[in-house]
Amino acid sequence: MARITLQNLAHSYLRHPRSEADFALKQMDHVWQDGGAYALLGASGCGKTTLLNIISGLLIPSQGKVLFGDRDVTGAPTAERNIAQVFQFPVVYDTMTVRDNLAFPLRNRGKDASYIKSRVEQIARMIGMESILNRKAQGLTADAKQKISLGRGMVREDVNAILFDEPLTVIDPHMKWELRTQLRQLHSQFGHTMIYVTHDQTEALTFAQQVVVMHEGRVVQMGTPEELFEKPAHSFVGYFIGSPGMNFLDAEVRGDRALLAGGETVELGGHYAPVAGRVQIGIRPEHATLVASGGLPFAIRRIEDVGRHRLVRGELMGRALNVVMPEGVPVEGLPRVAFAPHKINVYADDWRIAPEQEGAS
Ligand SMILES: Nc1ncnc2c1ncn2[C@@H]1O[C@H](COP(=O)(O)OP(=O)(O)OP(=O)(O)O)[C@@H](O)[C@H]1O
Repeated sequence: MARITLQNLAHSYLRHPRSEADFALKQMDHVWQDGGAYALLGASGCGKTTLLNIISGLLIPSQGKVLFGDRDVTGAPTAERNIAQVFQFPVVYDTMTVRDNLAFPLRNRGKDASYIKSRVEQIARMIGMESILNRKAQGLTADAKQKISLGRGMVREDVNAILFDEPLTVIDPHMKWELRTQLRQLHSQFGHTMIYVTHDQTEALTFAQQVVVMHEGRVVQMGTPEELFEKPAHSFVGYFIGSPGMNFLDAEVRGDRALLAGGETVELGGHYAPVAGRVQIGIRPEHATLVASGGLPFAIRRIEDVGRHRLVRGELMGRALNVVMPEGVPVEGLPRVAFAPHKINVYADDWRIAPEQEGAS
């Protein structure tokens, strides 16, 4: 296993890129710690697969280095990198049995028969296939075949990393949860470095210890699910994580107050140095509440019942704002909205600004 370092990395699919816009991956430095379980999350086209292919060696970056531990592997072919990969669609040998498919990577590396037998049986148990080990893969459902691909990706214990590229796309929805849980178990049992690419926030947040969020070819934040929720480093993280995402309001920040465009004042949880650029405050719908008095004027437009809470969509001085209210609390007729000051984040040109005393205890 190895720490994976991306040094001064950038990639353009064009031979002669002219501007930053020509780069699918903008210049970045990033470290994937040995044994970490990471999700690489972002919207379609943000560069996730490009980044994964650079790590696996399917693609040579146009700039920068890839290090496995201290070894520079930037130009090394995939076969030399000692990694396992699981793709979006199953890659199985139809004419082989499930057992032989799972054993393939181990036989290739000359492992002995008794080790192969016990390891294959262990993996088969984890993916729920021990009863069909001797069946040919041909004729199995896409779902079952993808489970074989997952199993084969995890069968080797000596890999530097396991890379998953949207591995659960073809899996039945109710199986997804189970397989993700099994992947997590495998991670805690064997400690492999795992990088799991997805555009689905639920998948990312339930799989990973650290979620790496990409936007337009950049890593905009790496953090725990809680950090992404509480302190999104970029407005994209605010929008993308959460359902619905964060509310943003244009503001002018003065010390521990934000002045909204309509002239209303919002109390902030910290004191801010003068902030330049396009300044906004970001408030999660979960950190806003409807009240009878105080706060700011709010007009309810629609109330949606979403299980354990209600989502109230409305307007604050002409701007759309979403509020999450607990089940059982009457909201109809509440004319104002209040925000929890310590939960408000401040952004300048989309990047989060920390209050002066943040981190000081
Ligand atoms: N082989 C290629 N040649 C030229 N451009 C490419 C190639 N592969 C990807 N791109 C472009 O690079 C950018 C990043 O694509 P990439 O596939 O890495 O994104 P992604 O986040 O994995 O998206 P998706 O989830 O849709 O697979 C996109 O603008 C895409 O059009």
